Amino acid sequence: MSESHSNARADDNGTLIAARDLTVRFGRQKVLRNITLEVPRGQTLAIIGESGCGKTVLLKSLIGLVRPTGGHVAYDGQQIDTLNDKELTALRTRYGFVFQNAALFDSLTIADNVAFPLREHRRIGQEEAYHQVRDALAMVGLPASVMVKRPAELSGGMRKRVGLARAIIMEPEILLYDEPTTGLDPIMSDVINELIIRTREQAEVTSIVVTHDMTSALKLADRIVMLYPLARLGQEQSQIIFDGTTDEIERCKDKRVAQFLRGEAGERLQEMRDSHESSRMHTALQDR
Ligand SMILES: Nc1ncnc2c1ncn2[C@@H]1O[C@H](COP(=O)(O)OP(=O)(O)OP(=O)(O)O)[C@@H](O)[C@H]1O
Repeated sequence: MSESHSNARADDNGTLIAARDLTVRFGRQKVLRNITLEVPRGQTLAIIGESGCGKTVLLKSLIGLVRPTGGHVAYDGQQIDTLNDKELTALRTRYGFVFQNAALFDSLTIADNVAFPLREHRRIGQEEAYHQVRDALAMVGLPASVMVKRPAELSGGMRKRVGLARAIIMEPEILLYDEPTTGLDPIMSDVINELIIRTREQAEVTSIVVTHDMTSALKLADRIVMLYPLARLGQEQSQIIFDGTTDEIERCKDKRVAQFLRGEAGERLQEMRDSHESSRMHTALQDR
C-alpha cells in the first residue's frame, strides 16, 4: 500500500478536492470515519470497496450532496459547508454527476433530459440547446434520432450513455460516476469505460469513479482508493485500506485488498453462516 496519497500522475495543477477528517453518520450508523483524501486536478480516481462500505456517500460528500457530520471538504479551496445557496448553485455547474441508475425523468424526452442542466443554469435558446444536446449525444455515440424518444424506449446501456451526455453538457471540470457499468454486459461495460476515457481525454476533466467492477477500475484509473466497512474495523484503523496506482494494487499484500481483487468471499461466507446459525438458535429459543 502506498502512503503517498496523490502519487499517481502527480501533477502541478493543484488540488481540486480536499477532504479532511470527513465523517458521516445517519442516525446511529456511522458510515465514514475521518476520511482524509485529496484529489488533484486531472486525476482519474476509482473508489472501490464492498457493497455498503460508503463509496456513494463519500462521492456525494465530496461535492456537497451529502453533508458531513464531522470534518470538512474543500472544493477548489472553498470549504463547501460555508457556501451560501447561490455559491452552491454555482458549484453545481462545475461538476457532472452520472447516477447509478441514470436517474432520467421518465416523462421527458431524451432531448429534454439532456438539456435539463442547460435550462436550469443557463439562459439558452431552443436552437442552441438543440445543437448542444445533439453534440453531447454524439460524444457518447448516440444518434440524434434518440432525442424524441423517452427513457423507457432505450436499453440500459443507452440510458447510461444519456446520463453521461447530460453530465457532460455543461462541460464540467469534474465528472463523478456512481457505478457506471453496473447491470451492463461486458461489451457494453467496455463501451462505457471507453467513453469515460474519451471524455476525460477530450475535455481534460478530473474524474472520480465509484465502482466494484475491478476490470473497470484497472482500465480507467490513475489511482485507486479502497474503502472498508467501518463495522469490520477497530477504532484506530483507517477506513482507507489502500491508496495507490493500479500496478501497486495488483501487488498489494493486504489480504482484504487481494481478496476483493480476486472476487473471493473469504471469511464473509463464514460470517454469513455464523449469523444464520445465531438467528436460527434465536428462533429456536423463542419457540420453546
Ligand atoms: N441518505 C441516507 N440515509 C440513511 N442511510 C444512508 C443514506 N445513504 C446511505 N446510507 C447508508 O450508508 C451506507 C453506505 O451506503 P453507500 O450507498 O455509500 O454504499 P456503497 O459502498 O456505495 O454500496 P453499493 O456498492 O452497494 O452501492 C449504507 O448502509 C446505506 O444504507
